[in-house]
Amino acid sequence: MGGIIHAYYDCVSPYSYFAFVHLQRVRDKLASYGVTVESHPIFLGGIMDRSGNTPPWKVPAKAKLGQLELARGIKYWNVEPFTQPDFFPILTIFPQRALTYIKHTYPLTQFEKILDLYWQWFFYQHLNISKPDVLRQLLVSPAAGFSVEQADEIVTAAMDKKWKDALTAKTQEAIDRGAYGAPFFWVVKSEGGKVLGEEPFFGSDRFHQIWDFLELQWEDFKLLPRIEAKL
Ligand SMILES: N[C@@H](CCC(=O)N[C@@H](CS)C(=O)NCC(=O)O)C(=O)O
Repeated sequence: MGGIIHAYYDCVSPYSYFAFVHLQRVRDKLASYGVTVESHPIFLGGIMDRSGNTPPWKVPAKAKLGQLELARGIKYWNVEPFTQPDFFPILTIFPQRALTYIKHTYPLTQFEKILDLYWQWFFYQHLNISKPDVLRQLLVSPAAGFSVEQADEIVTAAMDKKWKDALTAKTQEAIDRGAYGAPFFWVVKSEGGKVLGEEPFFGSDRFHQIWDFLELQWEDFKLLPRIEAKL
């Protein structure tokens, strides 16, 4: 049994980061089962609009419980000191278009490094990567490793209709597959190159169900034996 996990992410989404981190951590294990992971940049604002959903931070009850769930998520995924900046949320259409261009132009490892850096800059350093000058700084930072010329080319491409349309098409693909938020996954189960089934999943809290669907052995948490009181 094998398969592919298509992971749809937007850098404004903390839960997308949790999912990304987890899939990076278990990637080798997944590969040993013949399961690969492909990340796709999408525009969450477009998903919200076109699926008829409302951003959770605009629904008072979701915004309230959301703060608690976010804090729990940060602890559970062990990603401290991840925090939401005061200027959250940002309009991510520009960085997500740039990412779309990077994915199609540079090696996938470079694309994933930049995706990770988006979250590092936004949620750890509280830098507004929706601003082209900040994005340019990110691209030429030593961790990203692009030259000034490459950063210019990426920022120019992010304003180009071709990459705008490519991001729109990828966002629409996610909607057509059932997305109403992020992270969203389209999981394909296969054996010997034959597709046995495909299903959508929503959220960084659905991995146990993805593993079940892929018929993988999983161990998410263990209930430990009761600690007897020492007399
Ligand atoms: N329970 C999910 C929540 C994910 C979530 O709230 N995602 C936000 C974006 S960061 C979203 O798209 N929400 C849409 C919705 O909840 O309807 C998880 O743990 O990952």
